[in-house]
Amino acid sequence: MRRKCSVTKTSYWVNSALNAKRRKSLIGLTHAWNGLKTIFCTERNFRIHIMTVFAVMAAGIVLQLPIIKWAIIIVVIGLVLVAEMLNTAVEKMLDYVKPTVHPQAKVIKDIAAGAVLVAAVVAVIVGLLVFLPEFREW
Ligand SMILES: Nc1ncnc2c1ncn2[C@@H]1O[C@H](COP(=O)(O)OP(=O)(O)OP(=O)(O)O)[C@@H](O)[C@H]1O
Repeated sequence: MRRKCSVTKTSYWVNSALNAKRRKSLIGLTHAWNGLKTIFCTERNFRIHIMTVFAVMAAGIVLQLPIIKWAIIIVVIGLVLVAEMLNTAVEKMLDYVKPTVHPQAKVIKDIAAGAVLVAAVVAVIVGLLVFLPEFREW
């Protein structure tokens, strides 16, 4: 039986390619969401970061931060969360490829942990610069 089709062959292929792309990006989003759930459920440090994010957001709402300060705070929060996620990914990868103790594994893990420390120190400094003047005016 011949299907009645109003679209031309070209637009059919264009549409199916677009649908495949959409499906792929949706699946990619599912993987990313699974990654977020995994790190939240398994990494205590990440949960502490998330709790800190809520505390900072609450303070920002109470102090009615101006939009520019919100933008700065959001960028810094993103920096810390991304650093923590990459550090965890490095740790998990090393535990997978090199489960035994190795000096090079130590160096790699220590550097990744150092990246989180740098991001956290930057976040604290920026937090102080953003919030201290607000507290004084409060
Ligand atoms: N395979 C290894 N070989 C040598 N040293 C290691 C190895 N695995 C971990 N270490 C050392 O132990 C430290 C902690 O590593 P671990 O994988 O336990 O991370 P963690 O306790 O989850 O740390 P974080 O608080 O950064 O998430 C590393 O920074 C490193 O100094």
